[in-house]
Amino acid sequence: MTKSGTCIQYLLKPFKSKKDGSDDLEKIAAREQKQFPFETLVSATKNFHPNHKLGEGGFGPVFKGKLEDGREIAVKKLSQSSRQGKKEFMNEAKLLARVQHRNVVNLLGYCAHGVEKLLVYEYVANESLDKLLFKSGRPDVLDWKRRYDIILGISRGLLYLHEDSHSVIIHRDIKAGNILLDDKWVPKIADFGLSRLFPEDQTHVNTRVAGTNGYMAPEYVMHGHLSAKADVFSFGVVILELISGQKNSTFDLSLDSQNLLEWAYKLYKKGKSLEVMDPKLASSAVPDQVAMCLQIGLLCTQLDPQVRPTMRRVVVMLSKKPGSLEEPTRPGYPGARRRRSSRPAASSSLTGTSSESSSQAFGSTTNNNSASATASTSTSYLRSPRLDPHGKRPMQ
Ligand SMILES: Nc1ncnc2c1ncn2[C@@H]1O[C@H](COP(=O)(O)OP(=O)(O)OP(=O)(O)O)[C@@H](O)[C@H]1O
Repeated sequence: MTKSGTCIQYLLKPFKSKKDGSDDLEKIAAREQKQFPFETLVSATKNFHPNHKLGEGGFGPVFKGKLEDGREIAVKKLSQSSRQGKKEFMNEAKLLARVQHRNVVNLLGYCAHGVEKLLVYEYVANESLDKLLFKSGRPDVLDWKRRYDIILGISRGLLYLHEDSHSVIIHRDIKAGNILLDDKWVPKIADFGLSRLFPEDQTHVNTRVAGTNGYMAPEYVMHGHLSAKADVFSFGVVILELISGQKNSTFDLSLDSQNLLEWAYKLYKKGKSLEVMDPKLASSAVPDQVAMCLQIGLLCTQLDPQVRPTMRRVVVMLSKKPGSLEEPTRPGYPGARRRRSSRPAASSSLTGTSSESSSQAFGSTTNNNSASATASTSTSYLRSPRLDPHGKRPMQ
């Protein structure tokens, strides 16, 4: 229903059903504030019945539900390890519920009931991108046009989070698993802002940071330096995964490179960009577009955050016809070394990295040594101030 339609219904409804209208006015106020009564969610999910469980992520189980008005919802029951108070939770959730974009999973509302804290999202019908790309028995579903539209959609959603919503929102966990696809294959970014709901829960945050191996920007892994450019890096990894059909964290080492980024960069430098392409795309690919997206993916995953494009620039690059783009410098990956000549002077003040420390610290986060990755990431994450390029308070 349109916003104006909803408003008219709100205005008319109290006078229809109640003598003094007080009950309905309370309900209206609650809906405006996006608070859901617990009983509504109990009945929508048939008392959180196991048959309604969609899955369980790092923040708790997710249930499918149906509201009385017919809307399908996904209810995330937040893990009770969060020690955030009820009032803070409500304030944060209220802010997050104002984030509305076609390419972001809409948070319809929230509910705090005793120790339970729940988030109510729009239900997104198709699977998450990682299931379709890496696990599905339906490989043909994602032809090139769909993959290109997914890249474009995610870039618009991220631009909105970074620049156009009411606060700067750094997602911090962009990965194929956090991209949901609706019934028309429109991509929607899930799980934005969740770490704000777990501010004191250090163990939980650490687990999640370690869990996103393969997508994290090197300056974030090593020093906890979080900026919008860390999201740009993760987005670049998703682009390369969409083009190649390969998952960065389980990269096929027989390809003579230690990860997807290095492999793609090497082929790009040899002028063989199209060899990166997923063979399943052979019949649907538009070669110039594939090459352009590969170059954008490499620009986004550059080691130096300063030279990575902003999401605004990415959206502009993607919306243009394939043409000349900047030359990407080396990507940031375990063991990557920055050449002094390719590094603008300003970058060192932002990241504080040197090529040696980069190589060492990031190298410890490969899959076979995730324990040390957890330790180094978690302490730096907790220590580091989170800077905001726009002077607004970042939401993660
Ligand atoms: N709005 C939604 N609509 C439909 N399905 C959803 C929605 N939100 C989550 N899901 C599904 O619920 C399951 C759990 O999701 P959740 O985001 O909590 O964890 P995850 O993505 O599996 O893991 P992680 O917490 O590490 O990101 C996933 O299968 C996801 O696809």
